[in-house]
Amino acid sequence: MEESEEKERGIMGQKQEDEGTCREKAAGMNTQNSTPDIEEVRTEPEEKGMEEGEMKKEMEMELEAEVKVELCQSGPGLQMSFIRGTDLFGYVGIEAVLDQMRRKTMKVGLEFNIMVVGQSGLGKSTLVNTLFKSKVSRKSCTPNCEEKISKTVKLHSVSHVIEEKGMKMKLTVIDTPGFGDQINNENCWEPIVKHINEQYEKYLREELHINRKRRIPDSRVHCCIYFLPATGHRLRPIDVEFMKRVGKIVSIVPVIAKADTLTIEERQEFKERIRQDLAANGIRVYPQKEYDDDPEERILNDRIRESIPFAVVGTDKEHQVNGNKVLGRKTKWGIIEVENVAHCEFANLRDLLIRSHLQDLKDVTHNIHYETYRVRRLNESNMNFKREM
Ligand SMILES: Nc1nc2c(ncn2[C@@H]2O[C@H](COP(=O)(O)OP(=O)(O)OP(=O)(O)O)[C@@H](O)[C@H]2O)c(=O)[nH]1
Repeated sequence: MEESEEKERGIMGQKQEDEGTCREKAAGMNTQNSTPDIEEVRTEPEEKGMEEGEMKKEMEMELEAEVKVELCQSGPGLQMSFIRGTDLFGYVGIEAVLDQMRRKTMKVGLEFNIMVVGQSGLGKSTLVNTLFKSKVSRKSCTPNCEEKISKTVKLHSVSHVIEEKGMKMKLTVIDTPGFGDQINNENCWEPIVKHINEQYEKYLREELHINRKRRIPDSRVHCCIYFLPATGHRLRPIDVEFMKRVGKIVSIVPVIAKADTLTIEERQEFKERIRQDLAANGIRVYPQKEYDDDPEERILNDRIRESIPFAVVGTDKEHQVNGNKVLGRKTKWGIIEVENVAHCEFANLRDLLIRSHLQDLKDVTHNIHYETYRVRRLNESNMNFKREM
């Protein structure tokens, strides 16, 4: 067997064992007393004295047909076995469930709620418009909105339905005008924390109803883009405080705003300093290491973690470059192409938020952040109930 193949099988075997353990845990089994029996059935070659090449081929075929049966027994009458796709006698059609899921998702559509936080003028509205290639920001929807700086942080949500190739997405952009704009910015994260928790509370109340809706409307914040000014220095106290507090309840993706104002060296050094500050302050940003599902995901996410925070440029203008229309910022010295990875890291951000990790952001929101909130709230209610008795 090739070494890489062996490794792959090793990982699969480990995954199967893990899955077995998870299943046991889910079924409330005692894992100490019911260690799964792993039975490997290999067929010995019948014919002796074969040509070496034939033997090798035969052995390869046998290894393909290797049947791994994992038996998990606990209590009377429960027996489970795991049979791999290569061991089936013919096509069953299990993988067609992917098409079913695709059709269903297309019919129902998906909801995605994204929050933008950062001082006024850092390019929040421009960036969300660039991300979704449409006018989805607060400013675009309320063109006559007050331009003067608000004295408090006010949250403002706008929703749109975006459709692409038959797939509908209800996108909600939550803007936070006023954040970080005062001389004294003490506790300016509080209205944001309150809003995030209120959405969890709304969802929890819907879940606890006796007659539940078939689909609970989801207003929970799936991702928060945090805009860092391109100063080239380090994280400021307000950045540390915000990300420390809010990173515990929502997935934060920090970005360096208006990165076209930094040279390549300045950008690299700034990114490095920010990564050091994030680590030194124990700030958890998305994607978090502890939520990587498997080694493959870890490799992919490590690459993302190494280049966070993305240095981005936003625009809502198109220009002609070599006969093609490109999104860019025209300067005296040339056009900064927003989607060109040689110019900035906007494409990396777009890929993370939309093309590769959108569903994961929703899963982390539901399975980690909302779950933590739910457990805490139900424990509190339980304790209050006991005290009243
Ligand atoms: N150089 C540069 N300018 C940008 C970039 N993105 C936006 N701008 C400009 O910065 C100004 C403010 O951009 P907005 O998107 O309105 O900023 P904002 O953060 O939404 O502002 P508020 O709504 O006041 O909080 C506009 O003139 C934009 O054209 C960028 O990446 N680079």
